[in-house]
Amino acid sequence: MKRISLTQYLVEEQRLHNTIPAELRLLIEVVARACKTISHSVGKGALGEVLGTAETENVQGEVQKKLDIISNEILLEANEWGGHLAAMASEEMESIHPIPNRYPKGEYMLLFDPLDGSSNIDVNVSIGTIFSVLKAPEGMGEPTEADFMQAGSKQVAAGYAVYGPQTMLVLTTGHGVNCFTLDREMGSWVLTQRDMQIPAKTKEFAINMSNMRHWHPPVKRYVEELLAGDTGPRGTNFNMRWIASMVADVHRILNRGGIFMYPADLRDTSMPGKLRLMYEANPMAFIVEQAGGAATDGKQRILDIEPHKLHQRVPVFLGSRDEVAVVTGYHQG
Ligand SMILES: O=P(O)(O)OC[C@H]1O[C@](O)(COP(=O)(O)O)[C@@H](O)[C@@H]1O
Ligand SMILES: [Mg+2]
Ligand SMILES: [Mg+2]
Repeated sequence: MKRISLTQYLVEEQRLHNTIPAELRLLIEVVARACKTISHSVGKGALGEVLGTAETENVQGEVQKKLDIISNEILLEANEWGGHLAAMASEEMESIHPIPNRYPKGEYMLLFDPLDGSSNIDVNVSIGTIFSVLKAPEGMGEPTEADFMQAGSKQVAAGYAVYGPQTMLVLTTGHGVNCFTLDREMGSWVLTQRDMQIPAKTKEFAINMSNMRHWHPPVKRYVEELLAGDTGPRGTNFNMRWIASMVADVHRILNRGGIFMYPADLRDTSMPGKLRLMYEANPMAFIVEQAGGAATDGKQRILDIEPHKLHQRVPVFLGSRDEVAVVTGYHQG
């Protein structure tokens, strides 16, 4: 097999589609390098003293794990001096992080969930990093939160790294989705899957069933019909998987199809769902659509949502497009 590195792939893409100018390529390479560093930390586990809880809470009121903080710092540090960014924003930081004046600035803005699936860190189950790249608005002065308030359809790149049995990087720049596997001996990302496609049909769903009693009627109806199997209205049996790391659940869906759901529920109406639009829903929706799948909040396409705050949460239904259409349809009636 001819080995194609991440850099070779990005250069080739620029030649073919003219969508990855050198600045963006360098930015993606820096993010990929940071993910490699995070992967090393994750892999050390107890030996690197990276497991367990820190003494702090993040802006969402969630207790931070040591690896949440370590990963956030790795991404900040790697990207600060590259010269490609105007500002960054992270799930783990209350406000945006403009590039300090001592460094050169660029025209992109980077958003990330530095460590996704935090509840799985200490039990050695797959976790990941999710990132999204936006263009800084034309003529932008000192960056503010308002500059980040762009719909997901404006993303110029999005991706995730999954730290599992293998470390992989899945990337889209708007021309399909490709997957790179980290060659741990060589330290390089090697293209291992081109043009990933999510089958339109599936018999596998992913949802945290323990919340069922709190769901709104459309979600309840949809899942009850799946659970009814071949004796119910769907006339077929469905299987369920829930890893509790969005990255790992989405990675499975990219490989063999499925529908992933994290709905809003009746418990706290001020919190529309758990997942964050800017760091989780938007980048994953971009990737899923680029792989032929669909992503909605039950009512509209996630990529069309106009954000109003950095840490905004949204309901998420994504994956195989026929199933996303069914559950989205149940929300219309
Ligand atoms: O614990 P629950 O309610 O099943 O939630 C699991 C979901 O929460 C998340 O872990 C949220 O991500 P963080 O770990 O980045 O907070 C998703 O990855 C996952 O899908
Ligand atoms: Mg997350
Ligand atoms: Mg996180």
